[in-house]
Amino acid sequence: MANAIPSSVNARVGEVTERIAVRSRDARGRYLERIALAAERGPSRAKLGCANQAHGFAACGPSDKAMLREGPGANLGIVTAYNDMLSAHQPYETYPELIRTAARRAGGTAQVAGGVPAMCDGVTQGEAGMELSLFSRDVIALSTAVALSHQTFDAAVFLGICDKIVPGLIIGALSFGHLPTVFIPAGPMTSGLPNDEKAKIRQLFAEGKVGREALMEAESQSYHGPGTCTFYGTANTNQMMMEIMGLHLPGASFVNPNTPLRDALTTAAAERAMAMTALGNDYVPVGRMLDEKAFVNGIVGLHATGGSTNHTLHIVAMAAAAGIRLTWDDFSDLADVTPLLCRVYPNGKADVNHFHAAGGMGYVIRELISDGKLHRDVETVWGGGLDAYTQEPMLLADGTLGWREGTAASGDEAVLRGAGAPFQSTGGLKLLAGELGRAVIKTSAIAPERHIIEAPARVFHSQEELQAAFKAGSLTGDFIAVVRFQGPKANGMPELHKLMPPLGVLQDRGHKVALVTDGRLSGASGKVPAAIHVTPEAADGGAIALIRNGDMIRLDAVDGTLRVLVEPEVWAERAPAPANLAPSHVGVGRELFAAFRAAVGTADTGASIFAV
Ligand SMILES: O=C(O)[C@H](O)[C@@H](O)[C@H](O)[C@H](O)COP(=O)(O)O
Ligand code: SF4
Repeated sequence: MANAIPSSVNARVGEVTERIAVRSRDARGRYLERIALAAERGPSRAKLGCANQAHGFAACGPSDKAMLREGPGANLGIVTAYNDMLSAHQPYETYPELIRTAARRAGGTAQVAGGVPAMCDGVTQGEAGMELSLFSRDVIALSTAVALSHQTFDAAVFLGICDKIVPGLIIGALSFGHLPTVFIPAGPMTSGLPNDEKAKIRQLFAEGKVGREALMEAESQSYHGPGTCTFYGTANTNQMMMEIMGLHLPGASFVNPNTPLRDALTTAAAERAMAMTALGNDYVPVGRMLDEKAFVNGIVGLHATGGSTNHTLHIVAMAAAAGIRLTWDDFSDLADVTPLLCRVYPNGKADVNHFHAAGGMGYVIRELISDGKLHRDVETVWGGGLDAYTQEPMLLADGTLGWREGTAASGDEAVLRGAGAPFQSTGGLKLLAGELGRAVIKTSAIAPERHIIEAPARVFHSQEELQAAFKAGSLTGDFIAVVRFQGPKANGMPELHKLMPPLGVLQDRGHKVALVTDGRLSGASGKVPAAIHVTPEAADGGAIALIRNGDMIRLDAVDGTLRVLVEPEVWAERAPAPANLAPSHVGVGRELFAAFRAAVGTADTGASIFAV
């Protein structure tokens, strides 16, 4: 950790930060030595042989070729997750040329170092492909390393937004932590059918009250154009994190795509990357920049905005790549002192465009700094500490990019509140513990009267089994659905977001329902109390495999417990239920991921295939 913690920082935030630094000292020390050594070698391009270098610029135009062959200018590596499948990534198709132009104007060059795969969790939700989703994060990290392994770059810019893509890019980038790194967002699609309206139509469809035509119309009005989906799920939580951790330009996250301001921000991001290389005087390697304070700022931002539960996995895995050891206790202890400042779907009716218009990231950062909950003395791509991130970008009269101080007052108290009068005094996520081990629950999306649920277990070994029981009308009364063998080793830890409509229907009919699973949920999941990421998972000897239909379970998000109310001597005699996982290990490419299922770690260590 670069420097001492000022007294203006909240005591708990300071204490958690310090204990992370102590816990991580050896691993972080080894990591910093590694990137310092990599930096010493200077711009790697100069160290490559002639043939190696010639291959790298063979296809360039004459001016880029001359620059790369002789010029002193920096070469920017672009790692892109462009594809047409993700509405959020489709705008990236045109970004490389914008970035090349900016790099040339800055006296250097830019090349697409490589592409990384990007899965749209919306397309695979509820389908077999979702069982590759979490693993795709680590595939993206591996692909990032392949791209940057050409070692002809002095800095890197990353084009990635959605769920597993930003975490995977960060993990890969940190293997090249000696390089300055800037993340370039593309922004949210404009607002369509409100997310809560969409969710209502889904429940009506689940009940057979509307047909597929009405459902398709609602979905198409909701997801209607280029840009990130407008709910506050994992993708938009990624944008929040990139900004609060200083990897975006200030205020860049939620400007809509295909606008002059968005293009100006993309150009400015490339210019910043060119200015931060070791060839100049403002060298900021990403591996040094992402220190304990930066990750604590990311976790505080997660809690303050009611961000995605997936980040209890991703932030742990990202930090490990920088030699920083995070635990779920760090998340839990920071949640206790972080006010919830945002109500954005699924935590409310607003979407991210409303959030941005009400004051957005600049307001959130201003409020959390003034409340002592963020570290200001951090490095950022903008240069200097976090104070600059209370600003927002704008186009000046001459069309150039400028920045102004963001609003000091929320533009909509129903969406965004100050730290002095938050929606709740603690963060949006809570850790649970009990006989099943540990789990995560997003409290910010659940009505207070549903924070404690005690009901008999109904056990399922797949989301399809639960959906079939719902269709057959056999899900009656109060129950806690235990959907197990959905952990990383079992089947890649899919999101079980398709269970929300049927469980939501039963909840709206007045039943007390909840979900307990070793799988995940979407960041867009809300409303139904869900204890997820149960660790250890069923396929790894976890006690969740001992539960039987009818066992009384108590999920208590107030005192942070997940209890199985079975006599201890009966519980001790239980044998784990068997499960046939073979159908999940073949088809849609899953047969290629056996090594991932064998190597993947536990949810509370980031569910990563990389050694922690
Ligand atoms: O973690 C997340 O935020 C989700 O994976 C998100 O990326 C996914 O796209 C939604 O699940 C789609 O939402 P619907 O399935 O409700 O359209
Ligand atoms: S937010 Fe989800 S559904 Fe939307 S583009 Fe990204 S991955 Fe796909």
